[in-house]
This record gives sequence, C-alpha cells and structure tokens, in this order.
Amino acid sequence: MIELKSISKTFNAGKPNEVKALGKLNLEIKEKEFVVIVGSNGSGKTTLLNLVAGTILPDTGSISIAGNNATKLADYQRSKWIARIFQNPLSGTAADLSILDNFRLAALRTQNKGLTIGKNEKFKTLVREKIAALGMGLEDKTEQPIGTLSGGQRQALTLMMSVMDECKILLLDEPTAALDPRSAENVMRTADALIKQYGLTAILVTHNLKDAANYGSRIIQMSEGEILKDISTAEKTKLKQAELFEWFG
Ligand SMILES: Nc1ncnc2c1ncn2[C@@H]1O[C@H](COP(=O)(O)OP(=O)(O)OP(=O)(O)O)[C@@H](O)[C@H]1O
Repeated sequence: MIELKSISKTFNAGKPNEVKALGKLNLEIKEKEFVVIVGSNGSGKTTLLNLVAGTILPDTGSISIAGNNATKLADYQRSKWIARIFQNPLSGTAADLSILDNFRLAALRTQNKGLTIGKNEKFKTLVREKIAALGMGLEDKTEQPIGTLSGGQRQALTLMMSVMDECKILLLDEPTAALDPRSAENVMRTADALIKQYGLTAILVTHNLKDAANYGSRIIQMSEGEILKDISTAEKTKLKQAELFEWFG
C-alpha cells in the first residue's frame, strides 16, 4: 500500500544549519497494516509522515501509494488516498462552523460527493448515524459550532470525518498529545475501531509507549533518520509491555 524506496531528505542543504532528517530509508507497509512509529525527538518521524502525505518531497528515492507512483505528487493530489490527524485538535476542523458543515467540507475534500450530496437530508442522516456510532452523545449537536467541543470530542469527530470518505490510509501524528489521559484513551480506541472497521492502512507516530504496546500490528523505532528496529506482528504479539519499555524507554 505504501512503499518508500531509498528516500532521503536534508533540510537547509549546504547551509550551516543543514539537517539530514532521513537517509536512504526503505519501508514497505502492506494494506491494512497498522504501523506504530516511535523514536526520540528529531529522529525523523514527522518528516516520514510528511513525505508520505506529500507536504514535503524527497531529495532522492521513490514513493508509491496504493500502486501509484506518488513521488512527485503534491499533498492535495494524494488526499483521495490519505487522511491525516494532527496533534492539535484545532487543526483539521473549522472552529466557527457547525459539526455538520465541517463534515460537508470533509466530504468535499476528495471531491467525490459534491455539494448537492453535502446539502441534502440523506447526508445529514448519514452524518448523524456516524456520529452516534462514536457513542459520545454528539449526534444531537450537529448544528453546534465544532469549536465549542472539547479537544477529545473534536479529535474523535475529525477521525470520523477522515474515514467517511474514500481514504485508504490514515496518518496519526501524535493525535493524543494535547489531551488528558481519559480523552486520549477514548480517541485511541476510536481510531483503532475505525481503522479495523474501514480496513485502513495506518501509521501512528507516538511518544506513548503504552499506546505502542496496545495498538497497531507492527512497531518501528527510528533514530537519526533511520529505522533502528522493525518489529513484525508475530514478534509484537509475543512482546510483553515491560520488554517494550525496556527496548524503547
Ligand atoms: N522544515 C524543516 N526545516 C528544517 N529542519 C527541519 C524541518 N523539519 C524537520 N526538520 C529537522 O529534521 C529533523 C527531524 O525532524 P522530525 O520533525 O521529523 O523529527 P521527529 O522524530 O518527528 O521529532 P519529534 O518527536 O520531536 O516530533 C530534526 O532535526 C528537525 O529539526
């Protein structure tokens, strides 16, 4: 589903503040795999997500997404395959617009459904059903500005918006870092359930080793722009949480 071949990325090349963020990185992620990426600050995790999303382009190497050569495609050209959730719950939604209008905008993102569908009763009913499935009691608040909701509620809705379209890949960039522990757990549970339900391929970047242990089918540890460890599903199920903390702590 995602294939990175010999990808390298250097920022400010040739200047005194040059940073080699990724060096000749190879990574293949299969369809429906849920990869958790851990690693210390500055190890290249977000750069890797940015390269997959297309917000930055690689210096060398190639990127294939869903069987397409995406190496030179900009982020908006990849958005039909990829949805992304950021650390800040305020990113990805328009605070002053209602929950429903935010879902309309999200539906327009991939330009598959068009404005008419976004306006009709069928769309409203579908949105209410999807929101009800989150079990947060937000289905009767769809006319309320999304900015009035808590960070956890917004993250859960942003997740639902992302997967309602035809996206196949979900990128989660520390999605719970700004949330209290309980909301964080709810958001991670919601993400995990949606990934399974919609059969998504997912990448989660996190500093939370408990989440790395509890979620996902594969763990990758990055260090100085390279993959240091790559733990497969079979190995991960055998790993005890204590061992994981020892390895990555
Ligand atoms: N746009 C940029 N311009 C210059 N340097 C950058 C840019 N983006 C990232 N870097 C540098 O590249 C390196 C990798 O950064 P990246 O954000 O990918 O790390 P990370 O593993 O996600 O870190 P963190 O856990 O702190 O979020 C860092 O040294 C960072 O300072």
